[in-house]
Amino acid sequence: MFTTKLLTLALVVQPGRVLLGMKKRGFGAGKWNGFGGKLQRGETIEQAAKRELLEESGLVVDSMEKLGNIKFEFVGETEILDVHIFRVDSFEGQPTESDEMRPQWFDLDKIPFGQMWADDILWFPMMLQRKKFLGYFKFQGHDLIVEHKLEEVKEL
Ligand SMILES: Nc1nc(NC2CC2)cc(N2CCOCC2)n1
Repeated sequence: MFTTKLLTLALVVQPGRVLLGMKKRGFGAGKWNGFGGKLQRGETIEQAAKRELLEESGLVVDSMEKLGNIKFEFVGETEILDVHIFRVDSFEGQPTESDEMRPQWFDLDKIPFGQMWADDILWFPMMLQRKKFLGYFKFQGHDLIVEHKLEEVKEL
């Protein structure tokens, strides 16, 4: 019996660079990632993605597109993480450190994949090319991918 946890992930992209945050505590602490987290009661996935970006980076979304959905399973655990991935191309504000995240811009040829979740290097290129994608990853612990599927789709 599996349960599913809905999560959001927003990547802020400008020409030649992407904004990542160093996660300071909790799940994924010590890794660079986009900005996101859980839905609150009564929130749509899009509303949650915008709220989490604002809370974690200080940025207000002007335009955002849904590009990906990846389900993550961990060997021996019964909770599936259902992560909805958005690309933000326009925003207001300046990236600001929060309790959760320390934001930093990275040139697209210097993305620190070695300090990110192991799946990122596989789907980031699709996100950067604005391709829509569906994925499934099975992790053993937090570092080893034992199985995965990743496909481009026309519609999410
Ligand atoms: N980039 C990325 N890769 C993930 N891989 C799975 C943990 C193995 C999860 C994740 N997030 C989950 C937590 O909420 C933010 C996004 N974000």
